[in-house]
Amino acid sequence: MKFPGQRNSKHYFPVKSNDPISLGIAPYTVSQRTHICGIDQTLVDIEARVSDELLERYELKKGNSMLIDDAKAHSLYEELQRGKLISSEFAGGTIGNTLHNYSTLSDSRSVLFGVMCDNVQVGSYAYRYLCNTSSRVDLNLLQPVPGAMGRCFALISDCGERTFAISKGDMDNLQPESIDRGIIESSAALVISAYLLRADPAAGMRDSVAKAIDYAKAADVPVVLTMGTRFLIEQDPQFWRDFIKQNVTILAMNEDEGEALTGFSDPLLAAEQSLQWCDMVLCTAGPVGLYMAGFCDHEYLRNTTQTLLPGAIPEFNQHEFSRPMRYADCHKPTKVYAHIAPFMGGPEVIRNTNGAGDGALSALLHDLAALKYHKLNIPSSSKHNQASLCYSSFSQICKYANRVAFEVLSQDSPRLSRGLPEREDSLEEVYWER
Ligand SMILES: Nc1ncnc2c1ncn2[C@@H]1O[C@H](COP(=O)(O)OP(=O)(O)OP(=O)(O)O)[C@@H](O)[C@H]1O
Ligand SMILES: Nc1nc2c(ncn2[C@@H]2O[C@H](CO)[C@@H](O)[C@H]2O)c(=O)[nH]1
Repeated sequence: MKFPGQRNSKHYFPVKSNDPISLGIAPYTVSQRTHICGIDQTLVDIEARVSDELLERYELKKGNSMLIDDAKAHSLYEELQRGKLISSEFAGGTIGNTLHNYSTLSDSRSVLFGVMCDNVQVGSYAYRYLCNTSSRVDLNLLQPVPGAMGRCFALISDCGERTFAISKGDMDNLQPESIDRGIIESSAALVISAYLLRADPAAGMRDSVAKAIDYAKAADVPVVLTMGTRFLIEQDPQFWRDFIKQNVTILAMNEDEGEALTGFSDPLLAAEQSLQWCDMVLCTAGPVGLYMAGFCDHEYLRNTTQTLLPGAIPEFNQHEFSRPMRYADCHKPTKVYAHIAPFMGGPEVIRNTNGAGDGALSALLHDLAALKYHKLNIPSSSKHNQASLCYSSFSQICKYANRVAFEVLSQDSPRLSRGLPEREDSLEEVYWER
């Protein structure tokens, strides 16, 4: 596994605990690995630039992700093709993207649960999905289905806003038997999205998600939920609050989803409120950057050396150098917050922001998995005296997540085609010295 954040290997394995002489043992070799796993509706994104008039004609609400029937999907596809409006057809799906980006960044394995056409023709959507997914994403557990792949029309408006129209095919037909207990139990995290729960209860997806969550909870594996779209949350915020409280360790959302969930439009307050239901929150806020909130035991709090920031919670970043912990692992839980403005002010040109939030989440997952990797290989390290959720501090994870979101925006694709530049040995330097 590559080092997350401040990617400089000499800091990775604390030299003290890895020194064969001081430990009195033979040179140490890294042998244990870990992975993260996720469940998704396997979807191919059909990206096109469209007018507001087209969205209205197809009764699509701007910014939303809506299910459309086969007839509508057919005429929409025809119209986009006729107008030569399609710019790309590429593997998508919010968790598929997140796992792909995690594997690209960390150079490590992730496992995807979902469906795949049992008869894959060269050039078909299923074929594209497989070709456009990192070889580090393990697709061996995908459940074969006889029907079509899901398609996601990703319609980009002139203002950069994206609207999704989903033609679901067989994407929700994942059966609980396809969820492998051992893979979940041994993983560093289980990642799911709110989209999965809008599947028809008869289709199998909801039961599969419930089963995977049960396995994860029983094995103390963090469950990570990403919200998808505010329209989904607005329909029944109380359902989502209860769902998060019962099942979720880490919540990822943007400020609109945060408002739908909590009623607070300020992302810091939305994140703070969400801490009554989960252990840690990543809240992205477009051009405002991103916020993180979570807990740390009073004993392990570390003060920032950066400027204290004003906000709805004054000087909220005071302890941002602390490492995140689960609420239940703290004797004296203290809320910790961090914020970061967009990396380098954001790329010069942003064609659309599709997938930037998922990119930020994959960086957080990399940091989380790095802790498990480190613990498996150097359990005696002083790092593990503290029962933390992540390898790095809130502040450091913010930097890394923000850097990755920038990369998604500048590569103009929700799936990174390459990781971060190798020469960025130290994130610290790349941040401030350009
Ligand atoms: N206009 C912008 N200028 C600069 N940076 C931006 C801009 N929009 C997004 N970003 C960067 O991308 C991150 C995530 O953006 P955003 O909040 O738009 O995600 P999102 O709405 O969850 O996206 P998606 O759901 O498509 O993954 C931000 O925290 C910021 O770092
Ligand atoms: N799994 C899933 N992904 C979606 C849905 N709607 C949009 N997305 C994905 O969200 C990604 C951007 O975050 C795009 O690549 C889309 O494929 C949905 O209903 N389900």
